[in-house]
Amino acid sequence: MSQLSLRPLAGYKSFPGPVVTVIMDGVGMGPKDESDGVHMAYTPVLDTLLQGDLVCSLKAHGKAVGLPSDDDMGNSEVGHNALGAGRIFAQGAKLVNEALHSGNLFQGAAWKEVLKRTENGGTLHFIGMISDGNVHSHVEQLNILLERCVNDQIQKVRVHGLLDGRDVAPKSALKYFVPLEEKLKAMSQDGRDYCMASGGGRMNVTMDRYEADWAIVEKGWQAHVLGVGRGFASACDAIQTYYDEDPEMTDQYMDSFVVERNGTAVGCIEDGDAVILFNFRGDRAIELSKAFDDQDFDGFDRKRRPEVFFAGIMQYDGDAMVPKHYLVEPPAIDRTLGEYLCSAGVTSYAISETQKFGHVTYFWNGNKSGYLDEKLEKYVEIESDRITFDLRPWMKASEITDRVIDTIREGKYKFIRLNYANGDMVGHTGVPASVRIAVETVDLMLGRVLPVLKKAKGIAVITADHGNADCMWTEKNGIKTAMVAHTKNPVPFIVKNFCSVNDFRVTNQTDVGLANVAATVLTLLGYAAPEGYNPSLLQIK
Ligand SMILES: O=C(O)[C@H](O)COP(=O)(O)O
Ligand SMILES: [Mn+2]
Ligand SMILES: [Mn+2]
Repeated sequence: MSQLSLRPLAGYKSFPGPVVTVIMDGVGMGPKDESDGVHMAYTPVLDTLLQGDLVCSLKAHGKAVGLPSDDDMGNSEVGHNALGAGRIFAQGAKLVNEALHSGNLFQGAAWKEVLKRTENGGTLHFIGMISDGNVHSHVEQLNILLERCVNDQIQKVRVHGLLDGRDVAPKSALKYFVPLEEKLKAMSQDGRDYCMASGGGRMNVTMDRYEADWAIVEKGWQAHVLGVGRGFASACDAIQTYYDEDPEMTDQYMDSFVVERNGTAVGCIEDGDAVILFNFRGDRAIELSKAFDDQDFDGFDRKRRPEVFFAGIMQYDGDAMVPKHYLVEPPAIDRTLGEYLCSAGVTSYAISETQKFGHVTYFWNGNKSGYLDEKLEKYVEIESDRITFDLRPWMKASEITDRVIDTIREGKYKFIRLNYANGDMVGHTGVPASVRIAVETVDLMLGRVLPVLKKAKGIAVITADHGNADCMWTEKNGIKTAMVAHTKNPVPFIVKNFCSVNDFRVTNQTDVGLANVAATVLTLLGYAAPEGYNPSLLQIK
């Protein structure tokens, strides 16, 4: 780590308690109607906090968090990156677009190795999510890659496609899979053989994160690599059959499938092949990358590990070098808040449950795993339930709160950050009764943390990384459709100062977003914003 230094803030006086930053994942500021799960929930604590004087709203989507356009909703990766880095970095979605459109992606060593493999008779496999959600992937990027395969005369291509239904409408898979299968068919001429090979719903197949449940990746490995899973004539046939068999089935939870011809899987991954994982976001791409890359591996029994050239469209973890090969340089997120605090000797404590643990550590620290300075930091993960969270909307919020309360009382850590997953994880299920309980749970938790923080004479910072619970459904012609994705709504930003030694006021800037939070935390801790950081939202009166 480079030596960074922070400049003390003039007129600031030290105070006894910690600064506690609470990220209410997926709790945005919605339209305040019946579709708004945050509005519909009973939230006396939050309501009172919002009446305070150190309150504003923050942009948490689009360009304010480094996404290509303001049509892009926010997400946890870009949200926590912005919170932890204090600046806006061009993110994966944008970087991959640029590399594809400029053609730079095809000039690098990884694409050249792909060409070498395919010239020697290997098949090129694409694995990734087929939607335009633009959170983990974008189908348009796959289309450009496929067109290049035709131009580069690659003979055999297989696509292993994961259904989304979480960043897009719950049952929208055919909207993406039908044209994709048609495209692959149209490309299959002049000796080319391109088709779908396997797939499944992202929450059941392949896209686990933070090692919450390796069995999900194992299911994907079986379908994509080994060709093991229920067989169908095409991906669309599989999807339609699963819909017909269970009208309640939504895309994200669909079982795996394998495309077969004459009873044989069309796209097992074999020695000599090349594999590109075209999801650009890291959290749900790391486990599959390790399954391909790692010699020593204990996630599950791979049965067979083919000798392939495996590349991510990006590198998902620069420090751990996962994966070893990649097509686009990830955003170079440097000089994060965590690094500055460590250089200044400030102690930090980060906690969440498994589903969001990497958000407050890996994403927060600019997509770096592990401690920045083990002597000054403590990271705590509470194991998440393995269940769809509409069935247990309180999740592990109480357990997180218990630990935070103990930590505040212990007085060892000056900066505490935590993420309550409820608003987001339950928001993604689209079950209104559960979403309300999720938001009410978060409110109850705030009601437990704040009195303890008051006694410790600390300061609370309460915000969110993007919206989700603030829109539970959309309505068209009187028909309601569950809205399971994130929203583009702003998020609340609240500072509750329980210690009177410093008096702060809101700076009243326009156009503020998540990237202004890091400098604000530094103000509360008594430091000026480092060069290039988006300005603090507060100043000392
Ligand atoms: O990965 C997911 O669960 C969704 O695509 C996005 O949710 P997150 O950005 O809140 O993690
Ligand atoms: Mn989130
Ligand atoms: Mn989410």
